[in-house]
Amino acid sequence: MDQLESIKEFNGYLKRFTHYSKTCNSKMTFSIFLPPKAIHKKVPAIYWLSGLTCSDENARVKSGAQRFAAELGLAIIFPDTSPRGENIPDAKDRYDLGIGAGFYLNATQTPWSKYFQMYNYIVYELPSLIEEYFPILKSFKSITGHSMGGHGALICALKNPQIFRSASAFAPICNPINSQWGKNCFTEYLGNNKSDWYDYDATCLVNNGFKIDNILIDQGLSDDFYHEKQLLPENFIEVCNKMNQPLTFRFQEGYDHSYHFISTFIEDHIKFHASFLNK
Ligand SMILES: N[C@@H](CCC(=O)N[C@@H](CSC=O)C(=O)NCC(=O)O)C(=O)O
Repeated sequence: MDQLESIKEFNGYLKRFTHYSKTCNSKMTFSIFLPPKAIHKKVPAIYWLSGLTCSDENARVKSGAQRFAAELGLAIIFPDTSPRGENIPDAKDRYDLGIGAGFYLNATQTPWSKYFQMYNYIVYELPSLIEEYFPILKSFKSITGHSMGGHGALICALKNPQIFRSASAFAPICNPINSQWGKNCFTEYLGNNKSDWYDYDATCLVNNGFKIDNILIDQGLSDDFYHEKQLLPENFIEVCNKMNQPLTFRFQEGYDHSYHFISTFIEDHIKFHASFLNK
């Protein structure tokens, strides 16, 4: 692992690394915030999954999460949203496919499948690396994210309730198999067999009996992607009600899809996860 940066903030450290990922067959970059408490003892961790076009840098610069993580003694891991580099397949004319748009799934179709194994990377390879090299408690992790990353947080947690104590999301893509973003990308990454798509769709997973104890979601009501039906939160709410999946869902009047919305409510999300991680 190579360290690229170490920056002091809120009495803790924000660090950035690259490492070779066996899962994604390429170099990957991530950032990690270590709170001041981590100088003396191991701490729980929150994984933050970012949205389309993002890298590990967007949330660490714009979300404001580190101040609250420092206060509550939590680490935050900011992975990249896909492999990237000259040899990585991409769709240069599209922002919603390829580099920056890994959708947190394991691709099965060429040319993507050799590199785009983001589900296995986020759930298995990255946590195991983090827990080997940093003062992080093994069985105390939660997951959150934004938009495509909100979709990632929900599916990773629903499929692994024994790994993640809680999940939260900002404006997640709740039902990708019925949104244009999801349909385009799932066809490319997973092929035409729709039954292979259900495994990476939070609404389908809940409908099929997958469950976690604790979910918090915020959705702005002035979010263009919500109005364009890319996010489809109503489908998720309906299926959670039907299947008795506990869910705190908050529509927020006037907020858009941006990090202005995220930074307004990030304190609630960090405190939500702390209530399960600091038990
Ligand atoms: N047309 C835009 C689309 C990109 C965009 O809005 N990305 C969002 C996430 S959307 C769902 O995953 C984002 O987080 N952008 C980065 C940021 O820092 O705001 C475009 O390409 O500009």
